[in-house]
Amino acid sequence: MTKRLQSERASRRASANAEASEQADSSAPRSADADALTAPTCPHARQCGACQHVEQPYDLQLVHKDARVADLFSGFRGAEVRPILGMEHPYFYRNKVVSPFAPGKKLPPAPGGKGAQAGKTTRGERNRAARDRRAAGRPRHEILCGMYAAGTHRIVPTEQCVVENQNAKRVIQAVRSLMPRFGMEPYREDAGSGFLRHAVVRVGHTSGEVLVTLVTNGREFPGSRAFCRELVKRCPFVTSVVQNVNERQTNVILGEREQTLYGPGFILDELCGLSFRISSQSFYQVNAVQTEVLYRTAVELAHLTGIEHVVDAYCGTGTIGLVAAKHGAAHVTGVDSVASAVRDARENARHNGVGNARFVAEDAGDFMRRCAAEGEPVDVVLMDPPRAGASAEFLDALSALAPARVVYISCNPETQVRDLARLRDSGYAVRIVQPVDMFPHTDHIETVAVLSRKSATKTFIPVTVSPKDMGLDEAKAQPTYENI
Ligand SMILES: C[S@@+](CC[C@H](N)C(=O)[O-])C[C@H]1O[C@@H](n2cnc3c(N)ncnc32)[C@H](O)[C@@H]1O
Repeated sequence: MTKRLQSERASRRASANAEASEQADSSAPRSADADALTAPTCPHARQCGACQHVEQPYDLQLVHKDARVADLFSGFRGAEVRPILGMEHPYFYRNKVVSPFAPGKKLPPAPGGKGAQAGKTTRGERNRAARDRRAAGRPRHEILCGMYAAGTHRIVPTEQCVVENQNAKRVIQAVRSLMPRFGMEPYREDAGSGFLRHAVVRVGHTSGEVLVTLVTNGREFPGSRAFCRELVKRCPFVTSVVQNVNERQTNVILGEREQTLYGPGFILDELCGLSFRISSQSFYQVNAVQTEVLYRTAVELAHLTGIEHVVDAYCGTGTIGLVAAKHGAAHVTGVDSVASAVRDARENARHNGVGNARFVAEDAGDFMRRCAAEGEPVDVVLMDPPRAGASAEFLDALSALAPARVVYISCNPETQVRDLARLRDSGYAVRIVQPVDMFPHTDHIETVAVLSRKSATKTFIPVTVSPKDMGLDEAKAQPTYENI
């Protein structure tokens, strides 16, 4: 991109961002985190692999993201690639914090176990004594938590982080400091031994509710109640604790079995004037401020007029679809393959009083194929697939369904460009690309692309042509096809 183009885009971005943050800010009270007006510096920038550009001024990060998007989408002739919508305060925005636990340096052995001493009669005392016995004589290690160094599974203990929600960070530190007292060994990845693998903390941006998911290597969790009590004492903002059991030797963080240890097992949060229920397994965007910008942009670009049947494909907990159902869709059908996310989506529709949305638990490709086979009329498809993008089956069924507009939201523009090319080959044109900065300081870019059918937008430009222009000065002469 030339310098002139860069500065032109920067000034367009500034006015678009001011408009977007005005809209986002008016609906959500600003948290203390967001009020950190000065740019904090990250003490772990060189070791931690999470934020590749944290040492670069934020404005410059946006210029680079603009250039990358312009380059990636340059193959779609006629598409309007808009400047990225950035954040006003791009710090402490991550409302989901995940930390692994692992043993660090060896420590001197603990004092000998006291055993089940006479007089220990309450359940709590017996549990404590059992924990002491388990810990006695075992080599002790420092417990590490934090982020992985780039491209490795080596933990960088990140005591401070400039992108993570600070309450979530406090929870991670509190869990670590409670572990020895409750005999909870950190997980050893190489041996598949130890107990606590990860803690996943989710914070409701507007509600402030906090869900802590403890991922354990095994179901037995003696003293779990006392652990929760102690955790809540240290972090009173924690509203729910869930134990997730994952005994497989895998990089996948969550296992399938779960039990709620404290509170309702989910949190509520508000987005675009709707309230959403978030459980440990359901997908929920990590940057709530920018999620509002993203959803508003997607729904605006869908141009809903009150008569459209909208499909929200890869709907998660139904967030985008429910915003569309509230803002102009006649009816919304959401589809996601994760049954618990669909349960949450139905519950979200119910408690928000949205009656014009239904949700289906099914593979999105299968669902689209079925709709195409049954001749279901669909006017607009909103789609937000995972990083890998959509399957060829999904895209082909989408083309067969032939909605007038497709709004494709993606957290991986590379796979999005691949999928858009397939849709272009089957009769769609990319009209607008709007990037949104959901992940400041990192390489990641979120993009919303709007497509419509090529044939649907044949435009007729009125042109006045006089006989003189056609070289037919003699008005009497009848123009022939050749003349014209
Ligand atoms: C990027 S998330 C989007 C969720 C939602 N639109 C949101 O903004 O919260 C992708 C979603 O795709 C779902 N998913 C992944 N593969 C799928 C498939 N083959 N069929 C249907 N849903 C799928 C995941 O469960 C996840 O909820």
